[in-house]
Amino acid sequence: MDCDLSDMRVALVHHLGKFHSDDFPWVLGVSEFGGRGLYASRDILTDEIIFDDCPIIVGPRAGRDEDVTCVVCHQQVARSEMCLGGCALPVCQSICKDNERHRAECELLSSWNPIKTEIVSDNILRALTSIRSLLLPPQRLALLNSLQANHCSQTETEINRAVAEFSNFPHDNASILKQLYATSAVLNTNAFETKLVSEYEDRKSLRGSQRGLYPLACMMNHQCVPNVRYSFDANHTMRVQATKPIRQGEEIFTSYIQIFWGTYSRRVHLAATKDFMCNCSRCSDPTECGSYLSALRCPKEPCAGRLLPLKPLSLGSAWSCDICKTQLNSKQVSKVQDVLSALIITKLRKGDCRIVMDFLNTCIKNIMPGNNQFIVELKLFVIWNLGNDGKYDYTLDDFQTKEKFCLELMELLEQMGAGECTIKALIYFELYKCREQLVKLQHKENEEEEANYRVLNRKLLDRSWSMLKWSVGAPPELRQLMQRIDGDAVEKLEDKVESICNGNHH
Ligand SMILES: C[S@@+](CC[C@H](N)C(=O)[O-])C[C@H]1O[C@@H](n2cnc3c(N)ncnc32)[C@H](O)[C@@H]1O
Repeated sequence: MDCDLSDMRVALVHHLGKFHSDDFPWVLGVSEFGGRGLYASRDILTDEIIFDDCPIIVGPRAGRDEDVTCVVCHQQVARSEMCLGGCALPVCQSICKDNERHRAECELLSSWNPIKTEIVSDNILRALTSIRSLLLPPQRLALLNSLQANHCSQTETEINRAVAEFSNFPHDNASILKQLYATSAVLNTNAFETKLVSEYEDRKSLRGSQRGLYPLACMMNHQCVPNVRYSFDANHTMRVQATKPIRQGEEIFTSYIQIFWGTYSRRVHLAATKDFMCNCSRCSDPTECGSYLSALRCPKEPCAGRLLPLKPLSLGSAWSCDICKTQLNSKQVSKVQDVLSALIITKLRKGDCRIVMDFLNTCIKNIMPGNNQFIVELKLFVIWNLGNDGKYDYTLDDFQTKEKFCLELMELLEQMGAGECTIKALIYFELYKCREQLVKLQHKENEEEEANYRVLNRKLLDRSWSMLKWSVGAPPELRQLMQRIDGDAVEKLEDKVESICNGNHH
C-alpha cells in the first residue's frame, strides 16, 4: 500500500468515471487509525447520497456449498451445469454460455488445464475473484494493488488450494502466484459482500451473493455504530448514503459487522477478519450505549441485576452485577455465552416461529435480559418469518407479539444511535405488514380510528420503500406491493380521514 492521498484521489476519480460527481461530499484523509479514511467535505444530511462506486472486480463469495451460481449472471444453477469451454466453471447454458466477458477467463483457466471438468470445484470458485485480477487492465490492477492488504495464512491457502486443481498451472511464473496472493489479501481486507439486504431474503432468493472490490467504499473505516448505510443495484453499483447528519470534517464510517452483535462477538470477529481491535465508543461502554446487548442475568438469586464487563476493551475482563456486585471471571462468562449460543442455534435450526416464541415467552426470560444479543437474534427470526412462512394461521396474539418485537428492536436501534440504517427500513416493512394483519383481525372502534391507523401505517410503508427502492435487495414483496399501489394513495387515505371527520363519508 504505497500511494499518496492526491494520487489516490486521481486514481479513484478516474476509476469511477461517470459514477463520480464533484458534488459528492467526500474527501480522502489520513485516519486516526493509521491508514486512510473518508471525511465529509461539507455538512451531509440524513439519506443524502455520499457517493456511488463501481467494483474493480466481482466474483462468487466463498460461500455455502449448496449455493452454486453462474459465474456470469449469478443466478443459481445446478452443480452439473458447466461451461463447455473447458474452464470448469458453472455457467448457465440458457443465457450465458456464449458470454463475451466470460471468454477471457475461460481461455485462461482452460489453458491451466483443470483436473476435474465435469463438476464444480469449490476451491476454484473461491479463488475466482482473485484469478479475475490477472485479467485487469494495468491501471485497474495498479489501483487494486494500492489498497490495504492484510496477509494471513488463509488468503494464501485459498489460492494454493485452487492452484492444486490445475495440472498445467504456470508455477515457473512467480509473478502470477504473487499477484494471486496479493489480490486474495486485498479482497480479505476490503471486499464487500454484494448480498441482499436481509438474511431472510438471502435465504429465499435464488440470487447468490457475490463479493466485490469497491475502491472508494473500501476507504471507509469501521465504527460499531456507523454513519452510513449502503446498497447495491442489479449492475453491482454500490450506493452509500448517510444514516444521520454528518458534519463537515467528520469521518465517514461504515460497519464491517452486524449491528445487533454484542461487544465481545464484534471485537473477536473484527480481530479475526479485519486484523484490528475495535475501541470505538460503543465497544468502550459496558452498557453499549444503554442497549445492554451483551448483558447477562446476575446468577445470584433473587438478584434481578445485570452482569456487565468491568473493562469492556479487555477480552479477559471480569464481569460484575450492576446491583449486587457479584463477579464472574471471563472464562465463566464465556462458558455461559457458549451454552446460550448453542441453545439459541438449536432453537433457530428448528425454523419454527411457534417454538421460538414459546421459548422467548417462557424459560429464556429467567436466563437472559430482554435485549441480550441472543434474544435479539430470536426476535429477528420471528420478525422475518412470522406471517411470511406460510406455516400457520397466525393469531391476533401472534401478530401482537411480532409488533412488540419490531417496536423493541426499533427502540434498541434508537438507543444505539443507529439512525436510518437498512435493518430499520426492513423492520418498518415487517411492522407495516403486521399492522395490516392486525386491522383485519382486530375490530377498530370506529371508522375514523381505522382510517387514521391506515394513514400512519401507510407512512411506515412509504418510509421503508424510500430507503430500499434503489436496492436490488429490497424485499420482492415490497417492490410488488409498491407497483400495485397507486402513487398518491397516502393522500387519498388522508382525504378519506378528513371526509370521515367532516361527516361526509358514505
Ligand atoms: C477496508 S480497510 C479501510 C481503509 C484503510 N484504513 C486504508 O488505509 O486503506 C480496513 C482496514 O482499515 C483498518 N481499520 C478500519 N477501521 C478501523 C478501526 N475502527 N480501528 C482500527 N483500524 C481500523 C484495519 O486495518 C482494517 O483491516
